[in-house]
Amino acid sequence: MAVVFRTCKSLSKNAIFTRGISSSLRLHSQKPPTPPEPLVNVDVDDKSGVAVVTLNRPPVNSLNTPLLSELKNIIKGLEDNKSRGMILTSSSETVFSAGLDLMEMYNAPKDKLSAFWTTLQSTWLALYRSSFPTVAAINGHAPAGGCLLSLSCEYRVMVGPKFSIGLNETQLGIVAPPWFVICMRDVLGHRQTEMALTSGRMFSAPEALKLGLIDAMVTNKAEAITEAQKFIAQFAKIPPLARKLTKESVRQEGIKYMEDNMIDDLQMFMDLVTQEKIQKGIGLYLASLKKK
Ligand SMILES: CCCCCCCCCCCC/C=C/CC(=O)SCCNC(=O)CCNC(=O)[C@H](O)C(C)(C)COP(=O)(O)OP(=O)(O)OC[C@H]1O[C@@H](n2cnc3c(N)ncnc32)[C@H](O)[C@@H]1OP(=O)(O)O
Repeated sequence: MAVVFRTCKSLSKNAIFTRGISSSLRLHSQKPPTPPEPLVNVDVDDKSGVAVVTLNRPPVNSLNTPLLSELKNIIKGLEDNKSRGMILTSSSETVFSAGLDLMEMYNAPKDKLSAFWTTLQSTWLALYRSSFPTVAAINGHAPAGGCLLSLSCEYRVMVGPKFSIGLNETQLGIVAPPWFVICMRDVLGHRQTEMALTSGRMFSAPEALKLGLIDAMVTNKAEAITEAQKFIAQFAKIPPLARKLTKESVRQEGIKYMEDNMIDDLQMFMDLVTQEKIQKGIGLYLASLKKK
Protein backbone atom coordinates (compact mmCIF):
# COMPACT_ATOMS: atom_id res chain seq x y z
CA MET A 1 0.00 0.00 0.00
CA ALA A 2 1.35 3.44 -0.83
CA VAL A 3 0.21 6.62 0.81
CA VAL A 4 -0.66 9.05 -1.95
CA PHE A 5 -1.46 12.14 -0.06
CA ARG A 6 -2.03 13.29 3.46
CA THR A 7 -4.23 16.18 4.34
CA CYS A 8 -2.55 17.30 7.56
CA LYS A 9 -0.28 20.30 7.53
CA SER A 10 3.00 19.68 9.31
CA LEU A 11 4.02 22.14 11.97
CA SER A 12 7.05 24.17 11.05
CA LYS A 13 8.16 25.48 14.46
CA ASN A 14 11.08 23.64 15.99
CA ALA A 15 11.79 25.91 18.92
CA ILE A 16 9.74 27.22 21.81
CA PHE A 17 10.14 30.10 24.24
CA THR A 18 9.93 29.29 27.93
CA ARG A 19 9.91 31.66 30.92
CA GLY A 20 12.88 31.06 33.23
CA ILE A 21 13.36 31.79 36.98
CA SER A 22 14.42 35.35 36.25
CA SER A 23 11.32 35.76 34.06
CA SER A 24 13.53 36.45 31.06
CA LEU A 25 12.61 34.77 27.77
CA ARG A 26 15.07 32.15 26.56
CA LEU A 27 15.11 30.15 23.37
CA HIS A 28 15.49 26.39 23.74
CA SER A 29 16.01 24.29 20.68
CA GLN A 30 13.77 21.24 20.70
CA LYS A 31 12.82 18.33 18.47
CA PRO A 32 10.13 19.32 15.96
CA PRO A 33 6.71 18.63 17.48
CA THR A 34 4.95 15.58 16.09
CA PRO A 35 2.39 16.75 13.49
CA PRO A 36 -1.23 16.10 14.46
CA GLU A 37 -2.76 12.91 13.13
CA PRO A 38 -4.84 13.51 9.99
CA LEU A 39 -8.57 13.30 10.58
CA VAL A 40 -8.87 11.12 7.52
CA ASN A 41 -6.16 8.80 6.20
CA VAL A 42 -5.88 7.59 2.65
CA ASP A 43 -3.87 4.67 1.31
CA VAL A 44 -3.95 3.69 -2.33
CA ASP A 45 -3.04 0.20 -3.44
CA ASP A 46 -0.47 0.53 -6.23
CA LYS A 47 -1.71 -2.54 -8.07
CA SER A 48 -5.49 -2.14 -7.97
CA GLY A 49 -5.63 1.66 -7.69
CA VAL A 50 -8.22 1.25 -4.91
CA ALA A 51 -8.05 3.71 -1.99
CA VAL A 52 -8.80 2.80 1.60
CA VAL A 53 -10.04 5.99 3.24
CA THR A 54 -10.06 5.79 7.03
CA LEU A 55 -11.97 8.15 9.33
CA ASN A 56 -9.64 8.94 12.18
CA ARG A 57 -11.18 11.25 14.73
CA PRO A 58 -11.23 9.47 18.10
CA PRO A 59 -13.15 8.59 20.06
CA VAL A 60 -16.19 8.19 17.78
CA ASN A 61 -15.42 9.84 14.41
CA SER A 62 -18.11 12.44 14.91
CA LEU A 63 -18.29 14.49 11.74
CA ASN A 64 -17.15 18.06 12.34
CA THR A 65 -16.31 20.71 9.74
CA PRO A 66 -12.55 19.95 9.52
CA LEU A 67 -13.12 16.19 9.14
CA LEU A 68 -15.78 16.70 6.47
CA SER A 69 -13.53 19.12 4.65
CA GLU A 70 -10.65 16.64 4.65
CA LEU A 71 -12.93 13.90 3.40
CA LYS A 72 -14.18 16.12 0.58
CA ASN A 73 -10.60 17.02 -0.44
CA ILE A 74 -9.65 13.37 -0.47
CA ILE A 75 -12.62 12.46 -2.67
CA LYS A 76 -11.69 15.31 -5.03
CA GLY A 77 -8.07 14.09 -5.08
CA LEU A 78 -9.25 10.59 -5.95
CA GLU A 79 -11.43 12.00 -8.75
CA ASP A 80 -8.46 13.94 -10.14
CA ASN A 81 -6.32 10.81 -10.00
CA LYS A 82 -8.98 8.74 -11.79
CA SER A 83 -9.26 6.39 -8.85
CA ARG A 84 -10.45 2.82 -9.46
CA GLY A 85 -12.42 2.73 -6.21
CA MET A 86 -12.72 3.83 -2.61
CA ILE A 87 -13.32 1.87 0.58
CA LEU A 88 -14.52 4.00 3.49
CA THR A 89 -13.77 2.68 6.96
CA SER A 90 -12.81 3.74 10.48
CA SER A 91 -9.70 3.60 12.65
CA SER A 92 -11.88 2.87 15.69
CA GLU A 93 -12.51 -0.73 16.68
CA THR A 94 -16.10 -0.09 17.71
CA VAL A 95 -17.44 2.98 15.93
CA PHE A 96 -17.61 3.62 12.18
CA SER A 97 -18.96 7.13 12.80
CA ALA A 98 -21.24 8.54 15.51
CA GLY A 99 -22.74 10.84 12.87
CA LEU A 100 -22.69 14.59 12.89
CA ASP A 101 -20.72 16.17 15.69
CA LEU A 102 -23.47 17.42 17.97
CA MET A 103 -21.05 19.98 19.40
CA GLU A 104 -21.06 21.67 15.97
CA MET A 105 -24.82 22.17 16.32
CA TYR A 106 -24.98 23.07 20.00
CA ASN A 107 -24.88 26.76 20.96
CA ALA A 108 -22.90 27.47 17.80
CA PRO A 109 -22.67 30.93 16.22
CA LYS A 110 -24.64 31.20 12.98
CA ASP A 111 -21.59 31.54 10.71
CA LYS A 112 -20.10 28.32 12.11
CA LEU A 113 -23.42 26.48 11.83
CA SER A 114 -23.76 27.58 8.25
CA ALA A 115 -20.16 26.58 7.37
CA PHE A 116 -20.75 23.21 9.00
CA TRP A 117 -23.91 22.46 7.02
CA THR A 118 -22.57 23.65 3.66
CA THR A 119 -19.44 21.53 4.18
CA LEU A 120 -21.66 18.54 4.95
CA GLN A 121 -23.75 19.18 1.82
CA SER A 122 -20.75 19.44 -0.50
CA THR A 123 -18.93 16.48 1.05
CA TRP A 124 -22.03 14.35 0.73
CA LEU A 125 -22.51 15.38 -2.91
CA ALA A 126 -18.86 14.58 -3.72
CA LEU A 127 -19.27 11.10 -2.19
CA TYR A 128 -22.75 10.37 -3.54
CA ARG A 129 -21.92 11.29 -7.14
CA SER A 130 -18.29 10.09 -7.15
CA SER A 131 -17.33 8.54 -10.47
CA PHE A 132 -15.48 5.57 -8.93
CA PRO A 133 -17.03 2.61 -7.10
CA THR A 134 -17.48 3.21 -3.37
CA VAL A 135 -17.88 0.72 -0.53
CA ALA A 136 -18.46 1.33 3.16
CA ALA A 137 -16.56 -1.18 5.29
CA ILE A 138 -18.59 -0.51 8.42
CA ASN A 139 -16.42 -1.77 11.26
CA GLY A 140 -18.44 -0.34 14.14
CA HIS A 141 -21.65 1.48 15.05
CA ALA A 142 -23.03 3.75 12.34
CA PRO A 143 -25.86 5.93 13.68
CA ALA A 144 -27.32 8.94 11.80
CA GLY A 145 -24.59 10.67 9.77
CA GLY A 146 -22.53 7.46 10.00
CA CYS A 147 -25.40 5.64 8.34
CA LEU A 148 -25.73 8.44 5.76
CA LEU A 149 -22.08 8.03 4.73
CA SER A 150 -22.64 4.28 4.38
CA LEU A 151 -25.85 4.71 2.38
CA SER A 152 -24.08 7.13 0.03
CA CYS A 153 -21.63 4.41 -0.97
CA GLU A 154 -22.62 1.80 -3.56
CA TYR A 155 -22.11 -1.24 -1.34
CA ARG A 156 -22.07 -1.85 2.40
CA VAL A 157 -20.16 -4.57 4.23
CA MET A 158 -20.64 -4.52 7.99
CA VAL A 159 -18.85 -6.22 10.85
CA GLY A 160 -21.39 -8.07 12.96
CA PRO A 161 -23.26 -9.09 14.87
CA LYS A 162 -22.82 -6.57 17.67
CA PHE A 163 -22.72 -3.21 15.88
CA SER A 164 -25.78 -1.21 14.83
CA ILE A 165 -26.75 1.10 12.00
CA GLY A 166 -29.66 3.41 11.21
CA LEU A 167 -30.98 6.93 10.83
CA ASN A 168 -32.09 7.65 14.40
CA GLU A 169 -32.84 11.38 13.99
CA THR A 170 -36.50 11.25 15.08
CA GLN A 171 -35.41 9.64 18.36
CA LEU A 172 -33.37 12.77 19.02
CA GLY A 173 -36.27 15.05 18.10
CA ILE A 174 -34.61 16.20 14.88
CA VAL A 175 -35.63 15.59 11.28
CA ALA A 176 -33.62 13.75 8.66
CA PRO A 177 -33.38 16.15 5.69
CA PRO A 178 -34.86 15.06 2.33
CA TRP A 179 -31.48 13.97 0.93
CA PHE A 180 -30.97 11.62 3.89
CA VAL A 181 -34.41 10.21 3.03
CA ILE A 182 -33.50 9.82 -0.66
CA CYS A 183 -30.35 7.92 0.30
CA MET A 184 -32.26 5.49 2.46
CA ARG A 185 -35.05 5.12 -0.11
CA ASP A 186 -32.44 4.35 -2.80
CA VAL A 187 -31.46 1.34 -0.73
CA LEU A 188 -34.59 0.20 1.13
CA GLY A 189 -37.53 1.41 -0.95
CA HIS A 190 -40.39 3.63 0.19
CA ARG A 191 -42.17 1.41 2.71
CA GLN A 192 -39.16 0.27 4.73
CA THR A 193 -37.71 3.79 4.67
CA GLU A 194 -40.90 5.22 6.12
CA MET A 195 -40.93 2.58 8.86
CA ALA A 196 -37.25 3.03 9.67
CA LEU A 197 -37.22 6.83 9.62
CA THR A 198 -40.43 7.56 11.48
CA SER A 199 -39.32 5.30 14.33
CA GLY A 200 -35.66 6.35 14.15
CA ARG A 201 -34.85 2.69 14.56
CA MET A 202 -31.30 1.41 14.87
CA PHE A 203 -30.75 -2.04 13.36
CA SER A 204 -28.29 -4.67 14.52
CA ALA A 205 -26.02 -5.89 11.72
CA PRO A 206 -28.05 -9.13 11.24
CA GLU A 207 -31.30 -7.12 11.12
CA ALA A 208 -29.74 -4.67 8.68
CA LEU A 209 -28.63 -7.55 6.46
CA LYS A 210 -32.11 -9.07 6.44
CA LEU A 211 -33.64 -5.71 5.54
CA GLY A 212 -31.09 -4.94 2.82
CA LEU A 213 -29.66 -1.93 4.64
CA ILE A 214 -26.27 -3.63 4.35
CA ASP A 215 -25.18 -6.03 1.60
CA ALA A 216 -22.91 -8.36 3.54
CA MET A 217 -21.98 -9.14 7.13
CA VAL A 218 -18.52 -10.30 8.15
CA THR A 219 -16.80 -10.90 11.46
CA ASN A 220 -13.89 -8.46 11.35
CA LYS A 221 -12.45 -5.43 9.59
CA ALA A 222 -9.93 -7.39 7.47
CA GLU A 223 -12.77 -9.47 6.02
CA ALA A 224 -14.79 -6.33 5.42
CA ILE A 225 -11.93 -4.81 3.40
CA THR A 226 -11.51 -8.06 1.41
CA GLU A 227 -15.24 -8.15 0.59
CA ALA A 228 -15.11 -4.48 -0.40
CA GLN A 229 -12.14 -5.14 -2.70
CA LYS A 230 -14.06 -8.01 -4.32
CA PHE A 231 -17.03 -5.76 -5.00
CA ILE A 232 -14.82 -3.12 -6.60
CA ALA A 233 -12.86 -5.71 -8.63
CA GLN A 234 -16.10 -6.58 -10.49
CA PHE A 235 -15.82 -3.24 -12.29
CA ALA A 236 -12.27 -3.77 -13.56
CA LYS A 237 -13.50 -4.48 -17.08
CA ILE A 238 -16.38 -1.99 -17.18
CA PRO A 239 -15.44 1.19 -19.07
CA PRO A 240 -15.20 3.88 -16.33
CA LEU A 241 -17.05 6.57 -18.32
CA ALA A 242 -20.04 4.32 -18.97
CA ARG A 243 -20.08 3.35 -15.29
CA LYS A 244 -19.84 6.95 -14.09
CA LEU A 245 -22.65 8.19 -16.35
CA THR A 246 -24.87 5.27 -15.39
CA LYS A 247 -24.29 5.90 -11.68
CA GLU A 248 -25.12 9.58 -12.16
CA SER A 249 -28.28 8.64 -14.03
CA VAL A 250 -29.43 6.22 -11.31
CA ARG A 251 -28.63 8.78 -8.60
CA GLN A 252 -29.95 11.83 -10.41
CA GLU A 253 -32.83 12.49 -7.97
CA GLY A 254 -30.46 12.98 -5.04
CA ILE A 255 -27.87 14.88 -7.10
CA LYS A 256 -30.50 17.20 -8.56
CA TYR A 257 -32.15 17.71 -5.19
CA MET A 258 -28.91 18.93 -3.68
CA GLU A 259 -27.84 21.02 -6.68
CA ASP A 260 -31.22 22.77 -6.84
CA ASN A 261 -31.87 23.14 -3.11
CA MET A 262 -28.56 23.85 -1.37
CA ILE A 263 -29.65 27.26 -0.11
CA ASP A 264 -33.18 26.23 0.93
CA ASP A 265 -31.78 23.13 2.61
CA LEU A 266 -29.31 25.30 4.54
CA GLN A 267 -32.13 27.64 5.55
CA MET A 268 -34.27 24.70 6.76
CA PHE A 269 -31.34 23.43 8.81
CA MET A 270 -30.63 26.84 10.34
CA ASP A 271 -34.32 27.45 11.13
CA LEU A 272 -34.73 24.06 12.79
CA VAL A 273 -31.50 23.71 14.65
CA THR A 274 -31.50 27.19 16.15
CA GLN A 275 -34.94 26.68 17.75
CA GLU A 276 -34.75 26.84 21.51
CA LYS A 277 -36.44 23.50 22.06
CA ILE A 278 -34.12 21.75 19.57
CA GLN A 279 -31.08 23.28 21.27
CA LYS A 280 -32.40 22.12 24.62
CA GLY A 281 -32.91 18.61 23.22
CA ILE A 282 -29.38 18.45 21.79
CA GLY A 283 -27.98 19.66 25.11
CA LEU A 284 -29.85 16.97 27.06
CA TYR A 285 -28.81 14.28 24.58
CA LEU A 286 -25.16 15.32 24.81
CA ALA A 287 -25.38 15.27 28.60
CA SER A 288 -26.91 11.79 28.51
CA LEU A 289 -24.06 10.56 26.28
CA LYS A 290 -21.48 12.00 28.64
CA LYS A 291 -23.20 10.49 31.70
CA LYS A 292 -23.10 6.95 30.30
C1 LIG B 1 -39.45 19.20 5.09
C2 LIG B 1 -38.26 18.57 5.69
C3 LIG B 1 -37.60 19.46 6.67
C4 LIG B 1 -36.19 19.04 6.85
C5 LIG B 1 -35.50 19.92 7.78
C6 LIG B 1 -34.07 19.61 7.76
C7 LIG B 1 -33.44 20.28 8.90
C8 LIG B 1 -32.21 19.57 9.29
C9 LIG B 1 -32.27 19.20 10.75
C10 LIG B 1 -31.00 18.77 11.29
C11 LIG B 1 -30.64 17.39 10.89
C12 LIG B 1 -29.46 17.01 11.63
C13 LIG B 1 -29.04 15.63 11.29
C14 LIG B 1 -28.26 15.01 12.16
C15 LIG B 1 -27.73 13.71 11.90
C16 LIG B 1 -26.73 13.27 12.95
O1 LIG B 1 -25.80 12.62 12.61
S1 LIG B 1 -26.97 13.75 14.56
C17 LIG B 1 -25.86 12.77 15.51
C18 LIG B 1 -26.57 11.55 15.97
N1 LIG B 1 -25.64 10.62 16.58
C19 LIG B 1 -25.99 9.81 17.54
O2 LIG B 1 -27.12 9.76 17.99
C20 LIG B 1 -24.92 8.91 18.09
C21 LIG B 1 -24.58 9.26 19.48
N2 LIG B 1 -23.51 8.45 20.00
C22 LIG B 1 -23.67 7.19 20.39
O3 LIG B 1 -24.70 6.59 20.32
C23 LIG B 1 -22.45 6.52 20.96
O4 LIG B 1 -21.49 7.49 21.24
C24 LIG B 1 -21.82 5.45 20.04
C25 LIG B 1 -22.73 4.21 19.98
C26 LIG B 1 -21.57 5.98 18.65
C27 LIG B 1 -20.45 5.00 20.63
O5 LIG B 1 -20.61 4.60 21.96
P1 LIG B 1 -19.34 4.51 22.92
O6 LIG B 1 -18.23 3.86 22.21
O7 LIG B 1 -19.82 3.93 24.19
O8 LIG B 1 -18.86 6.04 23.10
P2 LIG B 1 -19.52 7.14 24.03
O9 LIG B 1 -18.96 6.97 25.42
O10 LIG B 1 -20.98 7.16 23.89
O11 LIG B 1 -18.95 8.47 23.39
C28 LIG B 1 -17.60 8.88 23.55
C29 LIG B 1 -17.56 10.38 23.57
O12 LIG B 1 -18.04 10.89 22.30
C30 LIG B 1 -19.12 11.79 22.50
N3 LIG B 1 -20.06 11.65 21.37
C31 LIG B 1 -20.67 10.55 20.95
N4 LIG B 1 -21.42 10.79 19.83
C32 LIG B 1 -21.26 12.11 19.55
C33 LIG B 1 -21.76 12.96 18.52
N5 LIG B 1 -22.57 12.54 17.52
N6 LIG B 1 -21.38 14.24 18.55
C34 LIG B 1 -20.56 14.73 19.51
N7 LIG B 1 -20.04 13.96 20.53
C35 LIG B 1 -20.39 12.65 20.54
C36 LIG B 1 -19.73 11.35 23.82
O13 LIG B 1 -20.47 12.40 24.39
C37 LIG B 1 -18.49 10.99 24.63
O14 LIG B 1 -17.93 12.21 25.06
P3 LIG B 1 -17.06 12.25 26.38
O15 LIG B 1 -15.84 11.42 26.10
O16 LIG B 1 -17.90 11.68 27.49
O17 LIG B 1 -16.75 13.71 26.57
